[in-house]
Amino acid sequence: MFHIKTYNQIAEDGLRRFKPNEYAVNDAEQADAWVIRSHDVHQADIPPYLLAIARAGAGVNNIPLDRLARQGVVVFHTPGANANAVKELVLASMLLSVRPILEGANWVNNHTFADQTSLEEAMEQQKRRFVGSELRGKRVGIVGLGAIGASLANDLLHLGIDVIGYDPHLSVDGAWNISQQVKRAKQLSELLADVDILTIHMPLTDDTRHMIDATWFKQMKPGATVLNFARGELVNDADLLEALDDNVATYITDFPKQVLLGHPQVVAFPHLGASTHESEVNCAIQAVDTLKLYLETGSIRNSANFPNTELPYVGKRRLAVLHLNVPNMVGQIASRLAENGINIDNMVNRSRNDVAYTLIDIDNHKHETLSVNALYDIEGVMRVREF
Ligand SMILES: NC(=O)c1ccc[n+]([C@@H]2O[C@H](COP(=O)([O-])OP(=O)(O)OC[C@H]3O[C@@H](n4cnc5c(N)ncnc54)[C@H](O)[C@@H]3O)[C@@H](O)[C@H]2O)c1
Ligand SMILES: O=C(O)CC[C@@H](O)C(=O)O
Repeated sequence: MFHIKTYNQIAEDGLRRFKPNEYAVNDAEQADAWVIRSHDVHQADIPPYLLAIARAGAGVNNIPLDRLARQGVVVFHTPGANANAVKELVLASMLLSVRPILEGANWVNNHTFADQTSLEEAMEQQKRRFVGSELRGKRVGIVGLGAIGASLANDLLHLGIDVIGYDPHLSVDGAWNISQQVKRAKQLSELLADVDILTIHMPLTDDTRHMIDATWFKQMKPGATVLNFARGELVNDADLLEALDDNVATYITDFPKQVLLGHPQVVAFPHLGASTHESEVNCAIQAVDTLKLYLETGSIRNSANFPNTELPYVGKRRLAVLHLNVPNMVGQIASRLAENGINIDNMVNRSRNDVAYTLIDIDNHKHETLSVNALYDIEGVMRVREF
């Protein structure tokens, strides 16, 4: 029986995949794994028995990935599972940025009219205040062409928008997902100077924190709009406030900040990007499925801090070793097993930055000689699990 603890609202369609005879959800203090959304793990105590954390979402800046890796805690996330929801809210926000739709709706809803005739007369008289422009023909710059950025880029083309993208870390697989009509900026400056709307879709890391600052804003066109549905901490707020007094007309964000609230040129949503029924279900299902795969078979899929490592589970006795990425680890593990009379049937080893993972299937008939302690004696082994 595995014990699971959840933080934040996790969709039931996902949690239902934990079979009650195999998993107990939120019923014990000592959980083997957590399923979370935006819960801040940086401040949390990590108990030694915690095996994994599954983040039902894309961004993992709320989780200390490296520290957990060195403690042998595997972190999973759900790449792409909420991309469509975010893209649709970004599209809606782009429309809001060019047409004063909300202002018009507020005006008509917040007035009282004597009768239908006076309502219609007032409308005809006032509607000129709410004339906007069209997205078609505008130029949009997208920084970060991953799951959200790529899908957005392709859809914007269909709306007749000129799209230019910047992503210095774009993978080959990622590039295949993007229409050739999307122009590629080799330097950020090529994009900033030219766009009517800039939209940000890169992760928050130590390298990108506060990256969007005066050096960016100063290069932008007068009247430009900036959309941030990625993370609030990507932006230098003081520089943004100055830019809003200068050339940036509007800032639309999913990450409200106290210093920006109420600013007439700022529209803030309460982190609603992934808040659609479909996206919440997709994320919960993907998070639960990858967590179950790991807990039940040791295979790692969609991890944010360990290498993805899969070995089909054929029911043989299996060892899973989480260890540091240092020379001769596989050699030492193999020797210890041989010393204990254990024959390796199948094995896979993958590394990622400072850590590595070795999955070993062993011959069933030798399993009684297995001693996990023999592997824990190897320096650099963080955790050993047996299946
Ligand atoms: N508002 C929300 O509810 C919501 C929902 C999902 C994701 N997000 C945020 O959006 C981010 C992107 O999500 P995604 O699903 O597209 O992730 P993704 O990992 O698929 O894409 C991120 C892209 O950013 C690129 N990138 C990294 N550093 C960059 C840099 N310095 N400059 C330009 N590009 C860079 C990467 O190469 C990658 O292609 C997430 O990290 C998360 O913070 C927000
Ligand atoms: O869980 C959410 O509502 C938001 C998730 C989102 O920020 C993400 O990075 O995937």
